[in-house]
This record gives sequence, C-alpha cells and structure tokens, in this order.
Amino acid sequence: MTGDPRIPRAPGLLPDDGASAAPDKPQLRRILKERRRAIDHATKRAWDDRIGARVVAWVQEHDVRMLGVYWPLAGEPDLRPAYADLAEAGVRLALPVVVERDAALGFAAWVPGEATVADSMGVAVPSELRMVDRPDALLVPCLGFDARGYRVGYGGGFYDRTLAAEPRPKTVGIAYACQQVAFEIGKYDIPLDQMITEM
Ligand SMILES: Nc1nc2c(c(=O)[nH]1)N(C=O)[C@@H](CNc1ccc(C(=O)N[C@@H](CCC(=O)O)C(=O)O)cc1)CN2
Ligand SMILES: Nc1ncnc2c1ncn2[C@@H]1O[C@H](COP(=O)(O)OP(=O)(O)OP(=O)(O)O)[C@@H](O)[C@H]1O
Repeated sequence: MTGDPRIPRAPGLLPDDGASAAPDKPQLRRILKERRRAIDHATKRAWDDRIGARVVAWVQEHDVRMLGVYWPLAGEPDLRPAYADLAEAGVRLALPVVVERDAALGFAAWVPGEATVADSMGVAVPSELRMVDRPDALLVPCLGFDARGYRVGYGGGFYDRTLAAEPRPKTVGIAYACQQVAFEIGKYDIPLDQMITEM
C-alpha cells in the first residue's frame, strides 16, 4: 500500500521517513488531535464529502453486505451523509459498541435516523441495541496512520483486539491526510487494508 497515490506524505512536522526521533504515543496523540482541531469548518465539510464519496465507491467495489461504521467523535471525519446513501443502496450498517474494557468491540445494527445514546465513553450507540456478528468490512477511524496503513487510535486497543481474530474483516482506515505520521508499531498492531483520505 506504500505506492497508493491516495496516501500522500503529510507536510511539515513528523516526516514519515523513520529518520527523526519519534515522539511517544501520548505526545503523538496530542499533536494529532491539535492538527485535526486546526482544520476550519468549511474545509472539514468539503473533505468529509470527498471522503464520504470515496467510501461509497469502495463499498460498492467490494460488494460489502454489512459495513461497520462509526459515529464521529471529536473532529473525526463525519461521514453520516454517506451512511444514509449506503443504507439506501441496501448496505446494512452497524455501529461499534464497547462491551468490555479489555475486549474486542461489539457491533449493533443501526439504520440512519435511528436514535442513539452516549455510552460510558461518550460514544453514540443505538438506543436499542440489536447486536450482530462482526461486519464483513469496517471503517476504522484513525487519529494517525503511517504509509503502511498502521494506525494510532485513542489508546484503548479496541480495534486491534477486534481485528485480532481470523477471518479478519476488510478494513478501511479513515483520516485526513495531515494525520499521516511515523511511529513505532506495537506488537498487536495490524495494518489496515486501505486508507481513505480527502487527497
Ligand atoms: N468514532 C469512534 N467511535 C469509536 C471509536 C473511535 O475511535 N471513534 N473507538 C475506538 O476504539 C471505540 C471507542 N473507544 C474510545 C476510546 C477512547 C476514548 C477516549 O479516550 N475519549 C477521550 C476523548 C477523546 C477526545 O476528545 O479526543 C475521553 O473520553 O477523554 C473514546 C472512545 C468504539 N467507537
Ligand atoms: N490483540 C490484542 N490482545 C490483547 N491486548 C491488546 C490487543 N490489541 C491491543 N491490546 C492492548 O491495547 C493497548 C492499546 O493499544 P494501542 O496503543 O495500539 O491503542 P490504539 O490502537 O491507539 O487504540 P484504539 O484501537 O482503541 O483506538 C495495548 O497496549 C495492548 O495492551
């Protein structure tokens, strides 16, 4: 995936060349959250539209029956308009649910427009939980990612644990291009199949 033209080098700080001293993970998470916060509202809306259109095209190309989506948290790309298009095209959707602290994520069926409530972690989940099997493909929100598709998340390890069990679902990392960084890979890290950004 190194050669994917949709994964450009992020400009500025933290070149993804392995040459500079890597900041630690908490520091890296702070930097990445700041970068995301610095994106102005109109730009974010335009980027989210582009990412959403690419997600719809990817889902159609890969014949996905059930897609694990995410409800946007703190500056993550908001792809809810694309979710509505996908549902209309017959794709079943599911939202991730933290069932236990140190476990894989669960997934609950969700239809756009259906009511949600904030769970104990502040993440929106369907008010009425209809749990389903792990979807055949997942959109994975990334706080950071590298050229090989490795991901930095919020640190709970939820997606890593979710992807540990075979057969693995297809995975598409979702992030803005400015979130590409170099970092040290942990032993549980599994690279994503593909990244989709606005670039
Ligand atoms: N949109 C979205 N949903 C998701 C995830 C995610 O990364 N993004 N998750 C991926 O694992 C799971 C939830 N995991 C979470 C892990 C940590 C924190 C957390 O530390 N939140 C901070 C606030 C973060 C911020 O404001 O930037 C906090 O509560 O203090 C939240 C959710 C399932 N759902
Ligand atoms: N497959 C796994 N089995 C057991 N523990 C795991 C597994 N994957 C991750 N973990 C645990 O989760 C912790 C957090 O992982 P990491 O720092 O990679 O989180 P993250 O990918 O940034 O977060 P998240 O996936 O929640 O967004 C790891 O230190 C590890 O202890």
